Amino acid sequence: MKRIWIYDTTLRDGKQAENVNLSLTDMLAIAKRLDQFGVDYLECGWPAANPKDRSFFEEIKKVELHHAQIAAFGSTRHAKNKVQEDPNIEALLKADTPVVTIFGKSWDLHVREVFHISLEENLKLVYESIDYLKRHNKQVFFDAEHFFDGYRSNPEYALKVLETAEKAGADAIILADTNGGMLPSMIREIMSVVTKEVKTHIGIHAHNDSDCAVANSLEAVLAGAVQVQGTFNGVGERCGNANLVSIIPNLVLKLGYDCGAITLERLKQLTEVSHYIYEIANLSPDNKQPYTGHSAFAHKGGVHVNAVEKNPKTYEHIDPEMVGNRRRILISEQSGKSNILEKAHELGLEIKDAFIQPLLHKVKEMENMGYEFEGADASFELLVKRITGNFVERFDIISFRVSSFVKTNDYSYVEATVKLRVGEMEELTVGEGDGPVNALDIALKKGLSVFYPVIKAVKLTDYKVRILNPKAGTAAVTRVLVSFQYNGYEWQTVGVSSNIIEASWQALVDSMHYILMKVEK
Ligand SMILES: CC(=O)SCCNC(=O)CCNC(=O)[C@H](O)C(C)(C)COP(=O)(O)OP(=O)(O)OC[C@H]1O[C@@H](n2cnc3c(N)ncnc32)[C@H](O)[C@@H]1OP(=O)(O)O
Ligand SMILES: CC(=O)C(=O)O
Repeated sequence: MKRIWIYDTTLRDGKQAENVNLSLTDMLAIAKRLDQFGVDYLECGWPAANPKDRSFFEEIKKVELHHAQIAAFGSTRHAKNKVQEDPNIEALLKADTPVVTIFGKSWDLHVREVFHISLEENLKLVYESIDYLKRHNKQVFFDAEHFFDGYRSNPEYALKVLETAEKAGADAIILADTNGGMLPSMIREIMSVVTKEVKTHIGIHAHNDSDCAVANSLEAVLAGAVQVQGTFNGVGERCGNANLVSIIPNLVLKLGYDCGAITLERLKQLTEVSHYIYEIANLSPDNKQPYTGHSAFAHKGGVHVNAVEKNPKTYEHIDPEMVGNRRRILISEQSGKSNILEKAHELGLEIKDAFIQPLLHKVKEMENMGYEFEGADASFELLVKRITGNFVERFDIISFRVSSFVKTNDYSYVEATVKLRVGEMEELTVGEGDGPVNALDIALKKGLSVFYPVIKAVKLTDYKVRILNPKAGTAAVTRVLVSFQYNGYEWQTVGVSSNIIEASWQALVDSMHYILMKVEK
């Protein structure tokens, strides 16, 4: 099995993404997690660029890493500086890392129009910078910035830059598709030339501007590259970097490469690691993300669910557990009876044959009205209980009212009253909230807590509103999805109405029914 080295630049190129801002603590947390996962190299910042990156290199020395080697990133020397006096090169040495990665120009356009120096002079920057770092006992990786564009513009010169880096002693030469515009066929063609000319280890660093970064990285590997650079979840400058979360399982599971410490067993952590990084970076996970996304193994079409039940291979490219993900069955108007049965099975519910058709009919009818059960398992479970006659009413709502909007000089609030019945007892409560739904939530929980103290610990964690027919203006139908939490357990319910308060109320009440049913069980 051929070895491919995984080089992560989430903490350098990833931080160049528009919405990614990581604190020093975040950076350390990500570095530790990626090391545990088994990534070979962690490029962790540009020490000459800012004090946070410099501090990182100080702090990471105190951490006992299991596997990863830390790389400091920077550029070749500036044309106006001698290499031994260049502040960027000096900062790279001060970072005191085993690996230093420097990028240099390999596109004549950049040399002429950005550096305003001769092509020969640029070769000197490349040679002297690598040579100097090598003489300081660094493992040096040379990123040939814009290599593929450079090759298409002036192949002789682009190859000359690589030859110079090789002569200077670079330990690996990384070909960068910096503008991210290449297509796999272009990478294949250019790689076939480079591999004949360059004997040093070759790496690939692809950006995603033509949405081909993963494919381009794989092409490069198939053509002979042994190092793949990328980021977790594909974060990076502009449209991002090659997504290691896709590249790693493609290399290991599809192409049979050896990614060192990322064994088949470790690969089972992939979904968790991907989500961990989203969380630390304060980004919403991409549900559609291949391999690790919430929807990556979610089956919605009835035909799919029916077949997956017979053999998961029919609609799954791998077993989701290989990357720590799981199969999900969605309930919607696209469902057949297989969806209903599978979903019920997943939720641990038993449905007698006689109830399947009425349940399917009801789901389709409700979805037509605007309900959506895909994101509201708790509402689906309550529906099953109601249709199969297994629902126990733990409370009845007698009435509810959003009564007044109160504005004082200092603040404003909304009052709501809820009258409910538990057994023979009635309770009337008032809630004050920032808005009508907040006031209703408070009043409802206050009333229920009298009979069911657990309700005090139930917290609303998310509230989503979607207008279903915006052309109807203020009379439009609204779908509300709420998420609640109790002791770390989370569930979602849905409500639909042309009155946003009514839709929210349905979802709130169902959520309370749901948790009381679960707690009792
Ligand atoms: C392809 C990549 O993604 S490379 C990584 C890009 N990442 C970043 O730029 C993030 C961190 N960058 C920074 O903090 C700053 O840009 C710094 C500290 C590096 C430089 O800041 P400044 O000295 O103020 O320069 P500024 O950012 O305006 O311009 C970049 C300079 O680097 C030079 N430069 C660009 N690439 C290279 C290179 N490979 N080797 C040497 N110099 C280079 C440019 O020519 C320019 O210098 P000039 O104005 O004399 O022509
Ligand atoms: C080095 C780098 O980040 C690039 O060329 O895209």
